[in-house]
Amino acid sequence: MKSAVLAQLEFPIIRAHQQADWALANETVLPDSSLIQAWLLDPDSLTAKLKRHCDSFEVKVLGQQSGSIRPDEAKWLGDDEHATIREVLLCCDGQPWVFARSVFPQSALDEQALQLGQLGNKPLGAHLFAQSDLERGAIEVAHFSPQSPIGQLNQQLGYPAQHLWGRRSCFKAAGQKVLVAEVFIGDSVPAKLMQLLQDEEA
Ligand SMILES: C=C(O[C@@H]1C=C(C(=O)O)C=C[C@H]1O)C(=O)O
Repeated sequence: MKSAVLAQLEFPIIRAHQQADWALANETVLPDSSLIQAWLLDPDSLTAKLKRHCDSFEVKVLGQQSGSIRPDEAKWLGDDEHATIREVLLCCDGQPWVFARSVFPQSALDEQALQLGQLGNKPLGAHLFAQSDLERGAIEVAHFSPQSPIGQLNQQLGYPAQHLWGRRSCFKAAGQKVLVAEVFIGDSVPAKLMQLLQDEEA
């Protein structure tokens, strides 16, 4: 991905006033594609899966700073209007595959066991899944149109306009909460997911 494209992206991609239709996976209509359903509901680390799939895995940090979060995010974190917002692109062999937005309160940022202030371009998942007391909460899913901020990001990255699906869950570890949302992006999401599946089965 060209650095000029990255420089044009405005952090945060998701603004506090922009709603998304997050709903618990077991209480809403899921996409027809069994491939997309499988990744949406997979409780394992997405970083670990992507790392197995490609020769070079990279986290491109779009930004990590304190800011206002959305009410539907605050409800997971104890209604703290302000939190740290981290938005990244997960890239496989130079191509962005996932847009991720994580939000966590000051107490999580201060928690020494999690080292969230020292993440830099190291994957958040590596820190979370290393916690022996890690719990992953119920998975929510949401649908993003080509006109949505994430749909527009997908096109800014040079991919065609398409509808995208994302998942979100609240991780608990070291007595703290981290809400992580991930959206698969790219030219053809099902094709990418099929590649991941075939690599996993290889
Ligand atoms: C939670 C995970 O961490 C991944 C890495 C992220 C980051 O570095 O900001 C964000 C979301 C995840 O895709 C995971 O690997 O499952």
